This record gives sequence, structure tokens and C-alpha cells, in this order.
Amino acid sequence: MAEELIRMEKINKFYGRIHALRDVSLTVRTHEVVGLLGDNGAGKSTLIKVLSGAVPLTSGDVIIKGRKVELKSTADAIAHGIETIFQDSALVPQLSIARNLFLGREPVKGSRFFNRLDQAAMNASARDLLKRVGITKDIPPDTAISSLSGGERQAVAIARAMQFDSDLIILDEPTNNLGVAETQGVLRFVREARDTGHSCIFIAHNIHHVFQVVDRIIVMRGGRVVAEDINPKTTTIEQVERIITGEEMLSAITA
Ligand SMILES: Nc1ncnc2c1ncn2[C@@H]1O[C@H](COP(=O)(O)OP(=O)(O)OP(=O)(O)O)[C@@H](O)[C@H]1O
Repeated sequence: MAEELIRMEKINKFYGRIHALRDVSLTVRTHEVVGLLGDNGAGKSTLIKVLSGAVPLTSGDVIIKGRKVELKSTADAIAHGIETIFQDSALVPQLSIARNLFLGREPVKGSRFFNRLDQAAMNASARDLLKRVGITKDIPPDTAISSLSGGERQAVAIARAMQFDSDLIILDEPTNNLGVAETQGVLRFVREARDTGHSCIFIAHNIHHVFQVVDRIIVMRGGRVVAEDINPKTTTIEQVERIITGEEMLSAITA
């Protein structure tokens, strides 16, 4: 069995009086893609925001590779190997692919006082990365993000997460608003991420996309994890839909 990468223990999150996460405990192992499902308001985004350091938890523990950590900012999460690709994926449309890949972490050359961006190094790494995430079309790294398709943008966002060798890549609705071919591209990148040693948490409203790519499904409802070990190979989409809505209890389905 793969090792435990991240464990969340009894996480609670209040937004004022709203109890968004209720004693949430879950584990993500190394080299696994976990699908996180739940209806609107179930708490998925809040959970992801806690794990990516974007919102503070109210109580509970986050344990990464056996050590308890505090995630006070997204920089903390990144330092602990957690990279999140949000729905809007936070790319800067006016900047080039290469600049977006290195945003805030650009390689520089020259002396301490006269350093400037190492454009050639960025372009060379960008070419490699684009190939790694399956963009075989020859797109020059200095192409602006604004001229890419939705799927290509997601690919760039994923490439950014992969290049820093994050242990965990969180994808929040990566296939939203994408066409069929672009969606297949994103799913391929997720498989590639796992094959190159990363773990992923994949959130999508489209349960069919989730089923195509995940090793395990976690379902949330009303701020709680109601199923943590659903095996997509032995469970039907209809059964998972019934767990999401609360019509079917977990006890009937085990991994
Ligand atoms: N910033 C906030 N302030 C107050 N309440 C919030 C805030 N963000 C989320 N909530 C509430 O917390 C609960 C969980 O919301 P969350 O966005 O985590 O659910 P979700 O499962 O991601 O839903 P969706 O699929 O619609 O994005 C909801 O009741 C929501 O209204």
C-alpha cells in the first residue's frame, strides 16, 4: 500500500456562524488521484482552501509526511509541497506562457544588483514542460496566455504545478467550461502527474470526468466527509450520485 502523504484530522471551519467543515478527517496517499465530490455547499472548496493555506482552519490538524504543519498562507502550502490550481487558475493573460510558468519564481542571471530575467532559461524549461504535459503542438513559449484555448491554459497551469515538483496538486474544477478534446487533455495531464510521482485531489461537478481519472473517491455532504474509500472500479456512477444526495448510505459500498 502507498505511503500516507497528507492527513487532515478533525478539521472544523467556521465562517462566522456558518459551520462549513465539521470534524473532517481524510488521507491522501503518495501516487494517488483522489476525487472529491459533493453537492453545492458541501464544503469541498473550503477544504481545499484550508489545505492550500488560503483560509485558516478553526480547529484540527494537518499532518504532512508524518509531521504536523501550520498552513498560514499559500506560500506555506507551496513550501510543504502543495500546489493548487483554482478554477480561474490565476494565470496572467497578458503575459507569455514562459512568464506564467515562473510567475514569482523567475530564474535570473547577472550580479545581485544588475540581475535580469534569464529569458533563454525560461523558454527552454517552458518548452520541456509543455511537452511533459502533452502539448505536442509547437506553441512558442513567448505566446501570450490570452491566445491559448481553455484546455491549453489548464495545461500551462498544471505544468506550473508540476515543475516545482509539488507532492500534491489540487485541481479545483479543472474541466469546467472545457470542450471534449480539452477535457481529455486535462485528464491526460492528471494521469501523467500521477505517473510521474505526484498525488492529486481532483474536484469536478462532472462525475463522469472524475470516474475516468481517479483511484479513489471521497464524498462530502453538509460539511462532513460521508465516504472516504469509494473505489470507482467497483462502484457505479449512480451509486455515487445517491451518496452525494444522501439517498444511499456508504455501508452498502466499500472499496
Ligand atoms: N467566505 C465565506 N463566508 C461565509 N460562508 C462561506 C464562505 N465560503 C463558503 N461559505 C459557506 O460554507 C459552506 C461550504 O461552502 P463551499 O464553497 O466550501 O462548498 P462547495 O462544496 O465547494 O460548493 P460548490 O460546489 O458550490 O463550490 C456553504 O454553506 C457556503 O455558503
